[in-house]
Amino acid sequence: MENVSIDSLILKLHDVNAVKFGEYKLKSGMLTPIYIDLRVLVSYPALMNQVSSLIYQRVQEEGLQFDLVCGVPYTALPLATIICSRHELPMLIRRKEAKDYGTKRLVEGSFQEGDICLIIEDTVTSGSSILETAEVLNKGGLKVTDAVVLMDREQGGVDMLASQGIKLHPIISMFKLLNVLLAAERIDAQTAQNVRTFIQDNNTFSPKEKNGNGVPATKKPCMEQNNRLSYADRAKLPNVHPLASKLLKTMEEKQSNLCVSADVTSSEELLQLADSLGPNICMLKTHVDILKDYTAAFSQRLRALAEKHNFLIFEDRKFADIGNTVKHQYEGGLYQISSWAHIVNAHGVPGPGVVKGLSAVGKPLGRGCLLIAQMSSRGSLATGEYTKAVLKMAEEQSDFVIGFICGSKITQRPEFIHMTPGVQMQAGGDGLGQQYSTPEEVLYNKGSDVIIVGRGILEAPDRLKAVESYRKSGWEAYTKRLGQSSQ
Ligand SMILES: O=c1ccn([C@@H]2O[C@H](COP(=O)(O)O)[C@@H](O)[C@H]2O)c(=O)[nH]1
Repeated sequence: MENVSIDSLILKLHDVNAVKFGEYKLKSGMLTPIYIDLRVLVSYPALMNQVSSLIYQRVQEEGLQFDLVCGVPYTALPLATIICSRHELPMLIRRKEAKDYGTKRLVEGSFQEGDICLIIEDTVTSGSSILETAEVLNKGGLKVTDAVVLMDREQGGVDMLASQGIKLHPIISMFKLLNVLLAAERIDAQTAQNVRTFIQDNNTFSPKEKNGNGVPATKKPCMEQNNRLSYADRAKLPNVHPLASKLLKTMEEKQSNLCVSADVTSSEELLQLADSLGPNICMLKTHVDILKDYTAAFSQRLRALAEKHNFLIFEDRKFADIGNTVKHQYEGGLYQISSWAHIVNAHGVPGPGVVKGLSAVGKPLGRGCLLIAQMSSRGSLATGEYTKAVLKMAEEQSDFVIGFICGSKITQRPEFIHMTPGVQMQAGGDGLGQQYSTPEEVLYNKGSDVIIVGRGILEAPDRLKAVESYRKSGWEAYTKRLGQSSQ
């Protein structure tokens, strides 16, 4: 199979006019400044072969299990045919209209009731075409769990299909496409920005306003998208990491989206904090290297308290080295972090190897990792393209990365958890660069999921009162976002 780079494919797609800029109408009637027209591919056999190879490569990388393949008519039909013919996979054809003679079948081909059918699609906007095909296949007795698409316009298709139990595996995202075309000077910065703004403002998925097909009827501003999916519903999504699912369930059960940052320097004080604040929190964050008296017994006692009060332990170690080094730092040394912390975090600076190294240790133990996509400190360099690259890194290793440290929601994918530090009841700063936002700002306006509070609680005259007040405030902001009252 030829080795196809996504960047070079994007440029070839642009060469053959499969990517057009201007004003075009989508299937939904929406006007768009970018149009992806992969129907032209049939006229370029080499390109057809490259796209088919990429799709099959993705199927293999994801280890997808299926009995048959079906391409969404019409553009993906020849792609599915090439893949199935090359790899001798059984294929089905979905008819758009039943014949009025003969078998009158809507699905052509041989299959057994309960067979799993993988769907292949060329471009996704809302995901409605994949869903329509899945519904026809379902009616015929087939199951659909996964779909692979060449081009995701990132307008809510992933979330909509996830809400219907179908995991979508996109190969090229709209943001990737724009970045490659911009870097190659095929488009200017203004055009790229216009398209980004359009995509951000025109997410088509709103779980509460689905029509009969489970397809959203109206456009919603970006911030209101799957923010209206409850923690409990997200915990049940098919593609959510087990640890993220446990956290989301705990948050719902304890009505708490509060993580306390236990930045104290004595083990005994930290354990007392964990015991007294434990009932009110979903997570306790530690900086184990600031403890002056760390012992292995401390971490065992902390684990016992986490069990007792049902919270997760997040060691804010911020790994930032090559894979091999972080493996040792995570597993060994004085702290043996992987043996007691459910969650750790890492910077994206070293590239994907940092996650690979951590994952080699943490994944077999069922641990999870947060990537630092943004920081709360003034002048942070983790912004813009860097944040996007971190998101991509997370998407590529979502079997270990469960979410982000960030100031606001950076992806509409509901399986990822957004956690925000720099939270106090009053906006402001600490004189050393830390910047504070309120729970309402972070959870309601910025769409994050978990507030991380340190000194707002630790320096309060009554820590117990303060923790309850942050818990309540965080929960109210979340329920407001869901459109419910917390009463
Ligand atoms: O961007 C970041 C990343 C991590 N932190 C950590 O969170 C707490 C915040 O403590 P406060 O007392 O609430 O300011 C602290 O442990 C930081 O290391 C962050 O603040 N910003």
